[in-house]
Amino acid sequence: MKKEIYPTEVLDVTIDRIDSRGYGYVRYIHPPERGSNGKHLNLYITNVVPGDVVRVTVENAKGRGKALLEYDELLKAGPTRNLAVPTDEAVSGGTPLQYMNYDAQLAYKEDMVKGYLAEAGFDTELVKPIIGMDKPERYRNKMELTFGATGELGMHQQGNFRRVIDLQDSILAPEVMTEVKHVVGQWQKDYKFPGYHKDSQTGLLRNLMMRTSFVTGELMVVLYARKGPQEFPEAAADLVERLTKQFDQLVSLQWVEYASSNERIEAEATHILHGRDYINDELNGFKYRVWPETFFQANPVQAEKLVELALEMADVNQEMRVLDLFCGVGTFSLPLAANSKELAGIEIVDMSIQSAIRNAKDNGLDNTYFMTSDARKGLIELKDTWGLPDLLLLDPPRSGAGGKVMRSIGRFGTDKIVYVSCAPKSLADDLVWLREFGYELVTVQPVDQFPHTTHVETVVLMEKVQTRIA
Ligand SMILES: C[S@@+](CC[C@H](N)C(=O)[O-])C[C@H]1O[C@@H](n2cnc3c(N)ncnc32)[C@H](O)[C@@H]1O
Repeated sequence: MKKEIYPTEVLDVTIDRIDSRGYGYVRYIHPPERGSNGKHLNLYITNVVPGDVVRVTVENAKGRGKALLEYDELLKAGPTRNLAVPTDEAVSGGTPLQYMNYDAQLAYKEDMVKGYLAEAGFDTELVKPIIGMDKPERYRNKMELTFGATGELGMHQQGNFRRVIDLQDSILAPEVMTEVKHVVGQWQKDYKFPGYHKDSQTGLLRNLMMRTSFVTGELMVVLYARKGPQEFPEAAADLVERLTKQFDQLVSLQWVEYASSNERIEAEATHILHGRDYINDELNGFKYRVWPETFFQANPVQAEKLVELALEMADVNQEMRVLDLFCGVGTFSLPLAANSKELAGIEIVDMSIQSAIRNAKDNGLDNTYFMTSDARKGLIELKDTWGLPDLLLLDPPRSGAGGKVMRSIGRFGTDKIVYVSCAPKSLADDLVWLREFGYELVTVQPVDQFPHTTHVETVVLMEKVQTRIA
C-alpha cells in the first residue's frame, strides 16, 4: 500500500536540549487535527543551543517520526547562545557546539560524564569540576581538510558527508593553517585541479593535512591526491615555491599519491616535495617525531594536563612496574617510564609501537618494553614474558576496552587502575566490570580536550578494595 505523503509544514519550536551528537532536540506534538492527535515528531536541528526558538520547514511533517534539519530562522536566542558567533556561519561537522558559550559547553560535558556514571550506578559526587581551556580557540595542532567536488576546500557539513563547507577560517585551526589553506586553495583554482569525487572516483585532489608543533613551531603540509606530482611537474614546483616563500617554518611538504584504495596507509607513493618527512614536537618535556600518519594528541595544551593528571593519580615510584595498555606512540608511557622502574606498553598498531620504541630511545629511556598486540592477547602474553605490573593505565579507543579486556585487567589485580577515556558511555560500561572485581571509584576528572565538539575526556582512578571474583 502506498504511504500517504502529508503537506510540508513550517513550525516554530523551542530547543529542549542538545543530544550527545550535538544536535538540538525538540519533540513536537502535532495539534489534534486530521487524525494525527498526539502524534510526535522528533526534530534534530543543527547549530542551535537549548532555549533557542527557531523556525523550521519539515517536509511530510505528519508522515514522519523524525527529521534532521537546519533551521530557517532564529526567532529568539537561548540563554547560552554565544552571540559573538554570526548566526549565518556555516558549521562544519567538526564544531557542533560552536554556538554555545564556553561555560555552557563545559556544563554540558560534565553532565554527560555524570549522566553515564549515574546510569551505571556510580556516585557522581566523585566527579570533579571539568577542566576547561583558558583559550578554547585555535587549539588543534593538526587539521585535515577535504577538497569538495566543486572547488571547495574545507570540512564536511554537520550531518551531511556529501557537502564540503569551504573553510574561510576555523575556530579550531591555528592561523597559520588558515593561511596555508588559502594558498593551496588559490593554487588549486589557478591550475583548475578538480576535487576528488567519491562516487565516480574521478577528480584529482583529495585532502589537505596540516600539522604544526606549538613548541618547535615546525609545520608539515601534506597533499593527498589520486595521481602523483610527476604528472604535474610545473604545478608541483609552483606549490613548493608558493608555500616556502610564505612559510619559513615549513619543514615538510609531501604529496601522497593513492588512486585505488580508500586506505591511505596503502598509499601508492609518498613524494617529499620539500624538507623531510616528519616534524619534531614535544609534550610534557618529551620529544616526539611525528610523521603524516602518526597518531599524536591533537590538543597539546589539554593533552599535557591529561598526562599530568594521570601521573598524579598513578603516583608511581622507582620501585614500580607499570603497564600502559592501548599505549599508542607512548604519550603516557614515556612520563610513566621516567618515574618508574620499568614500563610495558601494548598497542595494536605496529606503526605506533615502532614510534613508541623510537620515542623512548630519543628520550634516553631504557626501561621500556613495547609490544604490538591486541589488548586481550597482549595481556595474557605479557604475564608470561614480562610478569605482572604494580599499576595499570589504559587509554582505549572510543568504543572502550570491552568486557573481555576488562575481565583480564580485573584478573591482573593491580591495586590501582588509571583509566583515561575519550567516551564517557564506554567508560561507564567498562568501570562496571572493574567493580565486579572489587575495585572502587576514587576520582573522576573530566577534561575538555576538544572545545566546540561533543567530545569529553575523563581520567579516572579505581582502587581495589576487595575480591569478589577470583
Ligand atoms: C585513545 S588512543 C590511545 C593513544 C595513546 N595513549 C597515545 O596518546 O598515543 C587508543 C589506542 O588504542 C589502540 N587500539 C585500538 N584497538 C586496540 C586493541 N584491540 N588492542 C590494542 N590497542 C588497540 C589504537 O590504535 C590507539 O592507539
